[in-house]
Amino acid sequence: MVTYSSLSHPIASPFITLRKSATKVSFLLLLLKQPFPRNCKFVAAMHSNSSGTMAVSVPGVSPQEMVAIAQETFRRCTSSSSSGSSLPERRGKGVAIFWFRSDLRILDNEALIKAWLSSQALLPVYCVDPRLFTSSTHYFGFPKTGVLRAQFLMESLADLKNNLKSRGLDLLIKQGKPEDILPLLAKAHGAHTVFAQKETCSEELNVERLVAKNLRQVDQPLLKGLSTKPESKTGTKLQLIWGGSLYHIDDIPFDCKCLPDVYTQFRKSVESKSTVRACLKIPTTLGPPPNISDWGTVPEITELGFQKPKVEKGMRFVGGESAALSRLHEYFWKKDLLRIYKETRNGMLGPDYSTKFSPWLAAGNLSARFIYEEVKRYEAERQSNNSTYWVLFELIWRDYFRFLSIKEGNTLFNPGGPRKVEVNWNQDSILFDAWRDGHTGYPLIDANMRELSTTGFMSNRGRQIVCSFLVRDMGIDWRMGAEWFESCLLDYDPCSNYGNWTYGAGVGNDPREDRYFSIPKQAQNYDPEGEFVAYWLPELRALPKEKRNFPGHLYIKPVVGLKHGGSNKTSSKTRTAGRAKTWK
Ligand SMILES: Cc1cc2nc3c(=O)[nH]c(=O)nc-3n(C[C@H](O)[C@H](O)[C@H](O)COP(=O)(O)OP(=O)(O)OC[C@H]3O[C@@H](n4cnc5c(N)ncnc54)[C@H](O)[C@@H]3O)c2cc1C
Repeated sequence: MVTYSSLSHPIASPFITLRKSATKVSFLLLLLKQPFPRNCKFVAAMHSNSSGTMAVSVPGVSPQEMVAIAQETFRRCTSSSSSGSSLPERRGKGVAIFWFRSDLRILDNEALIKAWLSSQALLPVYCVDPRLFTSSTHYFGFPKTGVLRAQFLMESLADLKNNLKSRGLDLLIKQGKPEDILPLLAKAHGAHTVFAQKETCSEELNVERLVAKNLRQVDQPLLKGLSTKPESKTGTKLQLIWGGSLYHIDDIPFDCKCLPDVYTQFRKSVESKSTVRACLKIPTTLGPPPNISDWGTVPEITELGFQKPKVEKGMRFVGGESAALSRLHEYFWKKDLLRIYKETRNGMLGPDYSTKFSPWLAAGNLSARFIYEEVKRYEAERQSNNSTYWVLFELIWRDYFRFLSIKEGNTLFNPGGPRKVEVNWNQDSILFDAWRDGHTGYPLIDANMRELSTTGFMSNRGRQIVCSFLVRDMGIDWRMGAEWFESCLLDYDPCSNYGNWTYGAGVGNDPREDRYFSIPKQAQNYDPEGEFVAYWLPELRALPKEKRNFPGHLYIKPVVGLKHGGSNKTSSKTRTAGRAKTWK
């Protein structure tokens, strides 16, 4: 039976803090001494399924605990609290609209705070854009948003609505395109400005352009008298504000157009020349809201054209800021896993080998600067080591891809990538389908791909391996892989996804590395006992551990041979980008 190593104790009070030296064993003993809180139920953090494997929820805490953790964090981060730097006084006039995009949180949301400060009444709105849910990916026609990400988003909205309500506001939910909805709302409420977070990739930029254009045409008689500038008497402004990255775009020592092509150069420069800004505090109240008779409800997933999904295996991520803050609390403070992140981060199985922050970061449920502050707090209260630094190192990768998307523009989505490499990519649908469905005959590839379609998540190690296999061993067009990821990933964001894919396919901006991942080597290093593959491919469970990754005729026949280091030496049919060498 495969069990994930650490069980989130369902009856634990969320605020039990481990002492510095506490081990897992003493932690469990500590928990057992706790009286059962009356209102806490046993939570199905781990469910047995018919094949005897375990599914683990992330975070493994109850909804009540999640809310309690979020409320406690909000309390600490409220402007008037003694620990927090306070916000300027609210001196704004009239109504402002806040258009939520991929920043679905209230904590450290700069654009939200600016909208609040600039108004007497704030109208927060989310547009359920049909283009996200009914259209397809650009070239290869996969669903633009897979069901699991759609569900994660709806959960995020429900949580946001609750959190706004607890601060004297609400979230207006409208179905339709932002460029249609926002001007109507601006007109109806006489809003002087629509505030939103700035995005960087072409689809989002296009929506921004349309919104700005349509807002300019709003006839705003209600605005007269609010401003001394004659030009603002008609039309509503769109004000886009940078957010979401660890380092603010104004603080990095480069113009994005001149960003270094090599990550290390970027990282060293920002680390030595830039500082991370402090998180913005939340005001005690965000109200009053404008007069709204119907705030709308979060659509059911079935209303968006999906069937209700069921994650029966692997990790089930819960969308929303409360879940995000609970996961951080769990990973850093309750389970004390930050201490060993660098040693475990290349794992593939279970909830604990890495932070799993990415789905919440992508939806904007979690602020990178808040993670930074929590790392610093952990370093001050517990310990500072390579692991605590390495989480920040990885967040700088995220920043890098975000800034890079400004430099590279649409070349990020072109077959030759930013370097305009000329490759005659293969688009063989039989090979691609075998990869997508997890039927390649290589357990390590198949297990990772099945995890992706079942849960919407795959480890970073897994992503690098399946990317290398698709591109270098199969010779398939990397964009097919990138679009499949775009469809399935809970944490999909265009900058990180296409940045990593172009990088892995050898068409990215950094030409120095040729990233061939040898499957036998990866299996030996990262799944030596075949636990990961046996978890996702139950038919391998009966095999001796050392055979699970190398089952020979006991498993599907490999659909292609490996270019390097495999037992089957047939080379792949097509040329891939760059010279291949075995990597890591
Ligand atoms: C082919 C490919 C596609 C990818 N697509 C995405 C994507 O669409 N969205 C996404 O968020 N990440 C993407 N990644 C990066 C990375 O795999 C995930 O961020 C990571 O696996 C998420 O797990 P975690 O939160 O536990 O990460 P941790 O190891 O705990 O890292 C902490 C955080 O650092 C950031 N991070 C870590 N590695 C990277 C990286 N290589 N690039 C950018 N940010 C990073 C993430 O925000 C992550 O949450 C991709 C990687 C590859 C190789």
